[in-house]
Amino acid sequence: MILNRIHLGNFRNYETLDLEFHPKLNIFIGRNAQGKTNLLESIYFLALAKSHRTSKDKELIRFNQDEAFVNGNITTSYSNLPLSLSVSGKGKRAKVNHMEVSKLSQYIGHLNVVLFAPEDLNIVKGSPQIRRKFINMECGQISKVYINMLSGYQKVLAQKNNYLKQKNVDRVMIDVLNEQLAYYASLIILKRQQFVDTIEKYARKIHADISNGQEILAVRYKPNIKYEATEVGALEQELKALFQETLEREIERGQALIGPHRDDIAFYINDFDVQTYGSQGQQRTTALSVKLAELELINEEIGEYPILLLDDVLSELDETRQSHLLTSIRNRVQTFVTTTSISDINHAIMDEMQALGIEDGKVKV
Ligand SMILES: Nc1ncnc2c1ncn2[C@@H]1O[C@H](COP(=O)(O)OP(=O)(O)OP(=O)(O)O)[C@@H](O)[C@H]1O
Repeated sequence: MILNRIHLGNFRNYETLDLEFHPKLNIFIGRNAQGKTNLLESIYFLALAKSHRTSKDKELIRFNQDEAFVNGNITTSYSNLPLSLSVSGKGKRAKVNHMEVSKLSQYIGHLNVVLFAPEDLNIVKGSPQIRRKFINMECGQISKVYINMLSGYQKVLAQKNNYLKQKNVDRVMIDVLNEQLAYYASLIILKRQQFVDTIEKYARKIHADISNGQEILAVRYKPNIKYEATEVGALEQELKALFQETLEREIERGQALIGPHRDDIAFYINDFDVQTYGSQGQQRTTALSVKLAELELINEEIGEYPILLLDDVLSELDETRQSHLLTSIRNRVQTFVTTTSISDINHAIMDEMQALGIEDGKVKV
């Protein structure tokens, strides 16, 4: 999938911008606060009709203006498609192939993106909650069943926690809820396990490429419940028994103590735990490899690579890692990278890319 061009109007600090992109690698270079991330954000917005930085669309509109728009043209292996999205005080309007769509769900999905932003380091460094959010987002993108199971699980879990907080706990009710939880949890756990195995397969290869074969990455699912079953029915029965065993402790504590709401993932390089022992560069390479594995998952799913947005990743990688990163992806995936300095860029790839200088919301080719 290629984003051929973009046209912005009153988007963040861009009054107007009309740009053609290189099919392989586009690098946005500029000092701090010039509009590099804003430009990546406009591409992300064009793809997903939301920003990765704010939930308030109003912030995307240039100061003192009423409306912002982003238009783009994409080429996939089977089509050439104009997309257009605008945001104003009245909300968002989206067009696919010049035709307005009534629901954003009809718009999203035409342009697929994977974004790596500095915050993504938290997939490795942050709390288990951040990793659960990551795994839920990723599994949800691949499987609608997963989204339904997760939302069912969360609803029943909230009910169970309410019952557990009451003075006289209704054990019959808790039993009924535990049965439902065991059903949802068994599917969630097996999907997560499958997802982590697939991510590991791809991330391991990517990590080895970026680290020039020096580091072997392992990604491990750390379910909160120890289980043996490998298929849904058997796991459901195992979980029911475990929920029963834990009931007295849960009543004592007034909350649900076991289940996928307490799962985690762990990352290892050459067998040491990256979160505890990894250097900044190793943690960043790990987070990056895991995110880049998403490119392969999406390609598996839709038969086409998404485009890749890399916000400020080069500065924390040494030259070898930078060059392995850029050379390994650019032949498969159209990539957009922000950086503050041209010296960050490997000279071997200079002739197969477009470097764009960004200054105060304007672009110099
Ligand atoms: N709605 C808006 N209207 C006008 N200008 C805006 C708006 N939102 C942000 N800006 C301006 O955009 C600039 C920040 O741009 P951006 O976040 O893209 O920086 P950057 O070039 O990626 O910098 P860094 O290297 O520091 O990450 C700031 O000067 C900010 O004032």
